[in-house]
Amino acid sequence: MLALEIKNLNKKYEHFQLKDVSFQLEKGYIMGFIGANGAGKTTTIKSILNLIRLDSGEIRIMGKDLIDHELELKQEIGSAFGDIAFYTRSKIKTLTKVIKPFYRNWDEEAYRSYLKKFNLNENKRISELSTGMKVKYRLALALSHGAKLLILDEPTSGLDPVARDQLLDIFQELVQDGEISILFSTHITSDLEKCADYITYIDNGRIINSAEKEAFIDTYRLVNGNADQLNDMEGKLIAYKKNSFGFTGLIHARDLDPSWDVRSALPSLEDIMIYFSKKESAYV
Ligand SMILES: Nc1ncnc2c1ncn2[C@@H]1O[C@H](COP(=O)(O)OP(=O)(O)OP(=O)(O)O)[C@@H](O)[C@H]1O
Repeated sequence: MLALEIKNLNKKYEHFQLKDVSFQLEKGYIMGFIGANGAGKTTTIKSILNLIRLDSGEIRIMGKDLIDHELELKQEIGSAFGDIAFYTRSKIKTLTKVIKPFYRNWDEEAYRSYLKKFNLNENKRISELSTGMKVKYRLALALSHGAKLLILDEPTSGLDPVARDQLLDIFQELVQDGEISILFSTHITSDLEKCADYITYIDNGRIINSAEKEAFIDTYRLVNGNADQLNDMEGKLIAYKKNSFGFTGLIHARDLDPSWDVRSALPSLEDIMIYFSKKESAYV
């Protein structure tokens, strides 16, 4: 079953456009949503949460149309935006009291157990929480109202490596029984290496690739060659950097011609992001 299905989203701002954004997330898996600053990740995530009006497109969550079943689906979605300001002077317990009546499936017992699991003290004020604790508090809220799809905008940004690792472990634990699915945006490719099952890559409002992680990486090759070889293959490279030996570049695996006789290897996710950020718009 699909937890999330996004079809042909279009949204035009004055200087930016989401163009036919489509991808899908299978239930019980983690998808990393990556792209450079300003690529359209937050705009896509806001669309999934129905926080912005789309020009066109369709969003289905757990098989149901978001617009037709908005109230019902809001119970099933847990979200966390990196920088939404909470009522920072309130204590956790005060804020929870305000939030929980909005959710008919609120499970107090689950909430207590998540507070304990995440080491959150209810008497702490929001302003006293570290960035990682704030993310955990949002997760505790989402999980306590039975959210099955977690949509998280840069949940690991601002966390130190230990806190980040801990959060990624929590993500993996949450999807283990196949009921919960997670879509999270990030700039940090090591997050993806550690815990994403699928990767969706957005560039300038368009989805470049959305696939299972290994298949995603296998779409590309990192190649090294000399100046003559660069002449032969330049038109096919997504982007390249010149160096004292010749060049290193990124190419679609399907475009790699054996007669070029260049050295090639699987790229890292970081290589893929770096070369795409260098590419000319003509060839993707
Ligand atoms: N309400 C708005 N009105 C006009 N333009 C907007 C609006 N919201 C976002 N944009 C523009 O849309 C583009 C995409 O922004 P978005 O926040 O989706 O990118 P992002 O991939 O999340 O970037 P980042 O990694 O920096 O958070 C940006 O150029 C931004 O300026």
